[in-house]
Amino acid sequence: MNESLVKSRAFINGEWVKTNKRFRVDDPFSQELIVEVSDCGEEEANQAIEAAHNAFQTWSKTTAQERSDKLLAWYDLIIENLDDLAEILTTEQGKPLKEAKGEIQYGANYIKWFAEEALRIDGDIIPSPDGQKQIHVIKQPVGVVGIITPWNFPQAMIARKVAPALAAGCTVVIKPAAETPLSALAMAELSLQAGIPKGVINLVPTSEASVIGEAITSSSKVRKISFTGSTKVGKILMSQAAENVQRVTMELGGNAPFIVFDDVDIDDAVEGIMASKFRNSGQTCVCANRVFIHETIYQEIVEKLTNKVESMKTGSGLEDDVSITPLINQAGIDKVKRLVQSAKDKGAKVIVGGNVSDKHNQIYEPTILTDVSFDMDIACEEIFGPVLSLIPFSNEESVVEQANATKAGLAAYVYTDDRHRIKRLSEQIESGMIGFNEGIISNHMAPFGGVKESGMGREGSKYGISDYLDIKYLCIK
Ligand SMILES: NC(=O)C1=CN([C@@H]2O[C@H](COP(=O)(O)OP(=O)(O)OC[C@H]3O[C@@H](n4cnc5c(N)ncnc54)[C@H](OP(=O)(O)O)[C@@H]3O)[C@@H](O)[C@H]2O)C=CC1
Ligand SMILES: O=C(O)CCCC(=O)O
Repeated sequence: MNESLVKSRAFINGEWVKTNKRFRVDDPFSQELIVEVSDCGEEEANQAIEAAHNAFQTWSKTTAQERSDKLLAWYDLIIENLDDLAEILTTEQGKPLKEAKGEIQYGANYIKWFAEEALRIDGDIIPSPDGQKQIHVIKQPVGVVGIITPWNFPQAMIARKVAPALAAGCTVVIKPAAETPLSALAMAELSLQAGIPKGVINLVPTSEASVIGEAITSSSKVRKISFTGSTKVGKILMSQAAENVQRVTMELGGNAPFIVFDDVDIDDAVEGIMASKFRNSGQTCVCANRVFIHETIYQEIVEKLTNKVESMKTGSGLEDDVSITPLINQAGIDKVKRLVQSAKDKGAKVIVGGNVSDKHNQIYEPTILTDVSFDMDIACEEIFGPVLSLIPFSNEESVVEQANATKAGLAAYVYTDDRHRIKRLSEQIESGMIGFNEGIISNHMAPFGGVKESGMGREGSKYGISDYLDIKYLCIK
């Protein structure tokens, strides 16, 4: 690991700041200490907000070209250091190194994309009703943005929020997840090297998330909150943000249905299920959570999935050819154990796996459950682990109803060869994103986000910058 990128202090106003308290960051595979990191409290959060507020006065007045150039310099440095960043990510988060490299490139793509979008923050001129005035529309950065991110994509979730914020002319205060602050701190170091001015990016690691959350939401200097994480915490932050009427972007939990109709290429559908379910050992908000398979092809798909799942290798993310690695922490393991046990108690059958690995107490074996039904918690909650829940269905109408019978509405997947059905379901399924005949849908050029309790706002794509901009109407006579 490149030690010069392993930072352990808070990053405030372009300085590495030591705090009195520190907290442990452990490797989820070795379960050993990687490093102790500065533990920020209210005081550091307020310093970071002040620094971001001061930096906003100048950063918001830079030209779009200047902001674009700085973001591109940051992108170049991330790509130059991709292997080292990936190793840091795997060490603190656990995912296979190949996936970590994919995440660093994925996150970097958002930075390059928004460096380009910075140049396209266009206004409008609208005809007036009486022809006597000009209606002009300009766009301005919203101000200081508070960013709170989860541990499952410790680099990409930060990049996806910071890049549009900076491109728009905003400055940021980031609170990374306690389990994974190192990827975030390494990104901050590279932003310094890229010449992004002091105070534009501030980073406050903490073991007391709610203290930082309250400092950010109670400050009238912070004009927007962008959060990715659980729906439970999203609701808390939304209610806190109401106090100062801060804008919110919320990327919250999912419960993705994955529907396979009987007119598909079965091997293609099996590949799609595997890719969607087992990315990051099942710890993504867009993972297939409930797999609905048409009853006529159910048995064949169960057999093909069984062959694939049985051959998956478990171990350290740093080993070659490993696909299932430790879950983030003991709470993650406990949640998967509870969901599988209660499904079994209600009649689900374990076809493969179903236990914590006997080689490692934080790895859950890749698992297939059949005979899953809707009264089971596993069909209602985000599993966040490598467990496939399979449910047979008989007709389109009932499966759409079942797919929509959840408060979540983030991602959905449909495998079918029928173009009329694709048209119908694209309107009927209640989710922000649908993969038709595709199990991996995330990329920087597409609008990522949910409906219902999965949140609001869109990240990435040409839409992703608008959450960071205010529209101002000028009536000119
Ligand atoms: N939609 C998604 O992308 C994600 C969904 N989840 C879902 O949530 C479940 C639990 O995961 P968990 O890590 O606990 O997710 P959380 O929502 O608790 O964590 C996400 C982020 O929010 C922070 N946070 C937690 N509480 C507060 C608060 N009161 N104020 C401000 N920030 C706060 C966390 O900090 P800290 O790390 O210090 O606790 C972390 O940075 C998972 O099993 C999964 O179902 C989890 C992660 C991502
Ligand atoms: O799981 C999440 O927290 C969202 C990121 C996943 C992705 O971008 O595909």
